[in-house]
Amino acid sequence: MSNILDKIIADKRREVELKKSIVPVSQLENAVLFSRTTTSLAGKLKASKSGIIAEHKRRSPSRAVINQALSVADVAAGYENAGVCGMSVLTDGKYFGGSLDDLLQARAATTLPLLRKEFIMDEYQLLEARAYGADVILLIAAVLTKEEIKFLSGFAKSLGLDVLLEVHNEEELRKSIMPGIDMLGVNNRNLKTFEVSINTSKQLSGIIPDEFVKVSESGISDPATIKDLQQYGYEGFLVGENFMKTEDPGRSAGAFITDILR
Ligand SMILES: O=P(O)(O)OC[C@@H](O)[C@@H](O)c1c[nH]c2ccccc12
Repeated sequence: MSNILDKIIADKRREVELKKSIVPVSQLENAVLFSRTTTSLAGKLKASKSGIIAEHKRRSPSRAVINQALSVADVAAGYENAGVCGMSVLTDGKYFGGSLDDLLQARAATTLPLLRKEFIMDEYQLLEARAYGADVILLIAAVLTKEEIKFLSGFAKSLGLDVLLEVHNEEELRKSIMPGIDMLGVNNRNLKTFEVSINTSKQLSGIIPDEFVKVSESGISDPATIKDLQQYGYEGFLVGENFMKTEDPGRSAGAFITDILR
């Protein structure tokens, strides 16, 4: 067990098994939100000139306190007001201080497409995502086999969910190129070392086929970086800490977007 990602995944497997024994699939499928009409984040990104996906994140393994003071509902309303394309909600509790209840509260406060930001390895988590109001799910190539990516993305599509597949190197990218993936996210933060480099997005951009919406994730704190990455074909930008570390994330996102569009 050498790195944080391995640790998170090991914990997550136990967590999912426990939840399966407590909340049956039928209960998820009967949730009011389970059959709501979802909104495509990929579609929103393609139609936008700024492409911001703004994240709700209280803390992370690389930063013990980002923001513990705000209500998810207020953050969601603020992001919507700012003109972002979608919102990402961390639902992992142990490492990020999030929950499925956060997703539910965000759902109640906004019509934005919502990304369930989670370490997904089991179809049960996709049913949860649907039941708690998500429109999009994240799959992390570093922790999944090609077969798992194929199965989980297919299952997500059958539920009407968009799929954002996250990679951070060429090997992960090559194994992840398949139909059923809507967006390819390049994580600038190496989840094993926490090092951030925008160059990761630039380097991988050339080998992402055109049919996927390109998303750059993590470590983005300057509107100039967005304009730079747009030259490399990126249409989506996942921004967390830069907004969440401020008192009013919605206002920060609004000013950021105004700057991009200037
Ligand atoms: O706060 P940042 O550096 O703007 O990053 C946001 C987002 O990209 C990051 O939280 C993230 C990207 N991929 C993940 C996978 C799991 C948990 C978190 C993440």
